[in-house]
Amino acid sequence: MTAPLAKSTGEAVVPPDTLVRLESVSKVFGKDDEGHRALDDVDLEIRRGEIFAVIGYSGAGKSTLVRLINGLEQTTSGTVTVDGVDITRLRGKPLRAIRRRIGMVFQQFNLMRSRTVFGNVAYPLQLAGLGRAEQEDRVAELLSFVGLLDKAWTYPEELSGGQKQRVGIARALASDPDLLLADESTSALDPETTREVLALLRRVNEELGITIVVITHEMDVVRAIADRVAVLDSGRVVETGSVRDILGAPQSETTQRFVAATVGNRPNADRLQQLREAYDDTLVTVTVTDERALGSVLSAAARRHGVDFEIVYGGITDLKHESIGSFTLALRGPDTGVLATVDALSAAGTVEGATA
Ligand SMILES: Nc1ncnc2c1ncn2[C@@H]1O[C@H](COP(=O)(O)OP(=O)(O)OP(=O)(O)O)[C@@H](O)[C@H]1O
Repeated sequence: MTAPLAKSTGEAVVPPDTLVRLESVSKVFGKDDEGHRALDDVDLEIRRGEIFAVIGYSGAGKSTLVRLINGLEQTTSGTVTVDGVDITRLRGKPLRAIRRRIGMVFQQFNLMRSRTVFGNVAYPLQLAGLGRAEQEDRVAELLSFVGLLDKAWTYPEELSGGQKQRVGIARALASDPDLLLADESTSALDPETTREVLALLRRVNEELGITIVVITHEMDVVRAIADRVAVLDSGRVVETGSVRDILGAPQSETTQRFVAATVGNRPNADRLQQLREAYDDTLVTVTVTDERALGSVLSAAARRHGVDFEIVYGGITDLKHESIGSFTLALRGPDTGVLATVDALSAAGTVEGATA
C-alpha cells in the first residue's frame, strides 16, 4: 500500500518540497474589532515527508490551525496553500478534492459505535463509491497495517483506547492521503499506549511516505516523533525549528517552559541559583548531540589546563533519531585554563551561563 503524492498544479510559487504553507494567516472569531484573534499573523511551512509538530497550551490556537489547513474554517486574512493550491477561498468540489487528500486523526477517536471496525474503516471508501470487493481488500490491507485484522468484526466499545486510535488511523489512511493531521491523537491515552500509537504514526510516515502534522500540548510527543516543531502561544508562532535545536536551545519563555517540563536536564532559574550558591566554581551548561565529544574536551581540559570538573546537573534526552545531552558543569582550576575549557566546550556544543 502506497500513497503517491499528487503533483503540484504548477502555478505555485511555493518550493516543491513544501506541502503546506501558511502565509500571514490570521483568524478572528466574531466581529473584527471586538472579536477574538485565535491566530495572529502565522507563517508556517510544512515540508513533504516530514513529521511536523505544533505545540501550545490550551487555547493557543492549535485546533483552529488544523481546521484552516483542512479547509473547515477560512482565514480572516492570509493564505493557506496545500500542495501548491491556495485553498483560502476554495469552495465545493475543488475544496472536497483537496480535503480527500488530508486524513484526520482525533483525540476522542470519533468512531461510529453502531459500526464494526470494518464498517468504520470502510466508511470513507463507501462514500468514495468503491465496490464491496474493493472495500474488503483495502480494509484488510489497512487493518493488517495497524495490526487489527483480527478485530474486523468487533465493535468500538469492545476495544481499548489504543486499539480505537489504531482504527482511527486506519480510517484516516483509507483514502490514500498525502497529509495526516493528528489533533491531540494521544492525549486520551496512557503513556505505554501513547508510545504504541506514536510508533504507528512513525510507520505511517516512514513506510507510506505520508506527511504528518501532530498537534499536541506535550513536548514528550514532539520529542518522540517530530522532525520540526512550531511553538504556538496566544495565536502566534513564537519559535519554529528542528526538534533538536528547539530542545537544545529553547529561545522563547513559552518554549523554555515546555522543554523544562519534559526534558528535566536543564536547571531552572531557582535551581541554578542554588547551584551558584553551593559551588564557588565557574558554572556552565553545555548542550551536545555527541556526548563523546564532550568527554574528550573534558579529559583534554584536565590534562592540558589543569581544570577539574564536576557534573552538577543534567542528563540525556532521546529524540526520534538522535539524543541530546545537557550538562551543567562546575569547572575549577586556573582562570586561563577555565576560559580555554569554555572555548573548547563551545566547539563541542552550545554553552550557556558561564558565571565566574
Ligand atoms: N468557533 C469559535 N468561536 C469563537 N471562538 C473560538 C472558536 N474556536 C476557537 N475559538 C477560540 O479561539 C482560541 C483558540 O482555540 P483553539 O481551539 O484553536 O485552541 P487550542 O490550542 O486547540 O486549545 P485546546 O488545546 O484547548 O483545544 C480559544 O480562545 C477559543 O476559545
